[in-house]
Amino acid sequence: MEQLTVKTKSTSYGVHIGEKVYDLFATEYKDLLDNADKVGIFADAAAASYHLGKLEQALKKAAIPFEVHVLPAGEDCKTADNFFSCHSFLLQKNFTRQSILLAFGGGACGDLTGFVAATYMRGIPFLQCPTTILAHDSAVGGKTAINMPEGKNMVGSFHQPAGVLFQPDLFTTLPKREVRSGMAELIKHAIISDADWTESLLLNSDFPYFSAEELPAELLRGIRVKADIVAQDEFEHGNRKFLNFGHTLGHAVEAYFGFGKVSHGESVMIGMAYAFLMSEAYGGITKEFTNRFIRFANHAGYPMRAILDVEFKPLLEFMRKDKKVSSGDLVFVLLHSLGNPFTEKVSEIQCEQSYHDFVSRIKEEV
Ligand SMILES: NC(=O)c1ccc[n+]([C@@H]2O[C@H](COP(=O)([O-])OP(=O)(O)OC[C@H]3O[C@@H](n4cnc5c(N)ncnc54)[C@H](O)[C@@H]3O)[C@@H](O)[C@H]2O)c1
Ligand SMILES: O=C(O)C(=O)C[C@@H](O)[C@H](O)[C@H](O)COP(=O)(O)O
Ligand SMILES: [Zn+2]
Repeated sequence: MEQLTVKTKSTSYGVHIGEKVYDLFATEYKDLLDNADKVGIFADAAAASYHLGKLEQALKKAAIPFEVHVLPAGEDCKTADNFFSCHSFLLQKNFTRQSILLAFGGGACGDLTGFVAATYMRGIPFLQCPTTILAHDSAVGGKTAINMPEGKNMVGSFHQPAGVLFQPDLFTTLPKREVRSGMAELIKHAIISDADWTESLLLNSDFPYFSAEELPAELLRGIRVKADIVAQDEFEHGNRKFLNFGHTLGHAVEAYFGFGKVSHGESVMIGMAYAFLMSEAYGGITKEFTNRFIRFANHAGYPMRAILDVEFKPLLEFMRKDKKVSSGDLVFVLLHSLGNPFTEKVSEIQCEQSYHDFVSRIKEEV
């Protein structure tokens, strides 16, 4: 089993990846769970249909009673209606301030469960038991949220989990599209931290390009990048913004198409390509690199052409609500070079010009 500890000013917790990770319910997490008066599993419907039995079996083996609440699969669970349904479930089942939640699903389920945990009776603990590759990012760092029609993750909180238990054999049932989507955040972690690692990831656009044996160490590498940043800047006053590379346009694309239509990872890949193009003017990225990245993404199956018929205006409306906006200015994460990110205010006129260049570039390259 691979593991690391995430340390912030107020808390610290373990991230564990490996086949026997749920055995930790009977050891490292036994006291936490025994001290809770109730344990509630919030499970993504698809993840539950394939794998919930494994989690249930492990909890039973550790003699920990629990109740299960199945959530709509994927992004559909991150709605205000569902958020309040979850609270109603907890109230009707008599959960208290001494209760604990377990999120069993991808990033959507983890974000929703974390936000319910952050707000139920003003806050109860929760564990992340992620079931997607992308969740190597979402399960760590304590950002929780639901979406609003006006934008992505618009209502949420920072609420760190009490632990993250990753069992990679759950990935075997992920559709190829979700493998690809998850790899986008790994590529992001490489881009903001390490040029050689990025280049090695861009060598092969055939997914999945890690074997089941290799993947845990690679995900842990991504988690380490995130954990180091979160340790310095838990509440995103400074360099935590680097973890948002590709997300300014990415979140706008997700909201524009309707949450869940173009997935988070796919949208972030489009947003990262746009940020590379902007970095040609503001940072040190070359046109050749951006073009290579666009071709790589397209060849890997990310829907780079999805934005070809999308006007800039509606995307701008969403980007104006981005959480990095500062005194009315859009703020982008850009790159001096691979591994060297910085933040930059970019005028709306410049964003629009770059967007038109971006659309032309995609037309030329793919
Ligand atoms: N909090 C954060 O720091 C953070 C970071 C990155 C992403 N996110 C959020 O995470 C979400 C994206 O996460 P995601 O990519 O995991 O998507 P997801 O949670 O929507 O899951 C993707 C799809 O896979 C299905 N699924 C889950 N596990 C499965 C399994 N083992 N086998 C088969 N199918 C399975 C789901 O039902 C869903 O249809 C977005 O809402 C994004 O905003 C949050
Ligand atoms: O942990 C972070 O910080 C991130 O920005 C990670 C992102 O991958 C993630 O998608 C996050 O939910 C985006 O946050 P938001 O603040 O832009 O909603
Ligand atoms: Zn993300």
